Amino acid sequence: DDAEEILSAKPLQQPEQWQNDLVNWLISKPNGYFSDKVLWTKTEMGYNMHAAEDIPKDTTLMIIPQAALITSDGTDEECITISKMMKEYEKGEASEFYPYIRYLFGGHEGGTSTGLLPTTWSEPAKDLLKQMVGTDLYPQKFEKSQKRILVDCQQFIDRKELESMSKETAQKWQDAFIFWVSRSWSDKMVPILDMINHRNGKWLNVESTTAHSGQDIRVYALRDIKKGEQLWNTYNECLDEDCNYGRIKYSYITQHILMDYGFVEAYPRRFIFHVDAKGTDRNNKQFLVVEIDEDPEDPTKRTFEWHFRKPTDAQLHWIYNQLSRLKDMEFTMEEGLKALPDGHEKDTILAFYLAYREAFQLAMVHKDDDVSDNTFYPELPDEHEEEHDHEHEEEHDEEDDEEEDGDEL
Ligand SMILES: C[S@@+](CC[C@H](N)C(=O)[O-])C[C@H]1O[C@@H](n2cnc3c(N)ncnc32)[C@H](O)[C@@H]1O
Repeated sequence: DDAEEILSAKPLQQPEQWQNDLVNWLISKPNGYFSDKVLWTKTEMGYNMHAAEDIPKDTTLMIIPQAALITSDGTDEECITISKMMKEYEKGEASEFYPYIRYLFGGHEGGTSTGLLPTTWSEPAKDLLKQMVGTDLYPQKFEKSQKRILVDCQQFIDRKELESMSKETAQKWQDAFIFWVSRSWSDKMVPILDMINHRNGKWLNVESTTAHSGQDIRVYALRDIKKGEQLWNTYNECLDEDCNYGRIKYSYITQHILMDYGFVEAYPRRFIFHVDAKGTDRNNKQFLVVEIDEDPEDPTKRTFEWHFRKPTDAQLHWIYNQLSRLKDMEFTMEEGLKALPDGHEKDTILAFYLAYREAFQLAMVHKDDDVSDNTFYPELPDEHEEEHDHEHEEEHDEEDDEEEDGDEL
């Protein structure tokens, strides 16, 4: 039904020239492949892809050869990936990555650039988000966590270049950093696979082999996909080493996706309530993790689950207080939103406010429910048991000392 709705609402878009160029570039590389069962589309989420016909489970949708990736040359140093993007940008049409670089830096509407992530929002928008989260909700101190790319990566930039850099070039570095945050697979930029948007739950329909094996990346149908269905990847239910073999699912959630990708995910959503059993300590890691989804029987209704543990009385008290605080600030939110121009910042803050309110509201309604049976927290493969468990978050939120720790859930 979803598929039919999408089809009738929006005719599948014929590729634009730059999309054709990008696909032609991909398939010109040894092993490069792009299925003719996939069509590009543009939605309010920027560019994306749809199934042009029914696609059976396991069908290969794309193969992205290693030669098409922009990497850190095995160093795991994002500054190298970012400076390589800049070098390719500066080469213009002579770049071997030109069709990809042209898309990234092209300022396409809906693409990912400065202005998308909360750290790069306007001051009034950041202020409103700060007011909304108050002292207790994540993200905290987010306005300070914007990486100063030219400072942090200075050892990777030619000194002369740095000294005489124009404002425009400095901005391109900042943009390249945002591309890395919102599109990379760890240290690697993966063209075309990075055009697929995120949604978990029953929507998720695309999977791929890892970018880190040195092999070409095979992108395939995770399940049967109906004609017209949007292709959905997952940004936090990935199963490879970057995602700690599936474990980041409960520690890198809706609030982090907002910070790193600039959108409030649709259902299912998971929230972490940063409050310990005594209701006071935000550094103790015994937090609450909740999941909200559409009710399969009636999509206008919601399901709610407690993962790992149920709230103590003190935690419930905290939830009640947060809900009251958010309700009480409705007028402030309305006024704050009115003062922002229509567009991404305004829509996103409102969506986040409503999402948090709903999460607290449902937590109160379901306060006596048992802990979920559906929590899926995979064992680490033997050889990785000793590894630290929250590399992924550290990578994205280095300066956020409020970050929760996956292995202490
Ligand atoms: C890896 S890119 C995906 C391709 C992107 N839509 C484009 O036009 O280039 C990630 C960005 O896509 C958008 N996006 C992905 N999934 C989304 C979703 N479920 N809802 C809204 N925006 C989404 C966000 O802007 C995010 O930062």
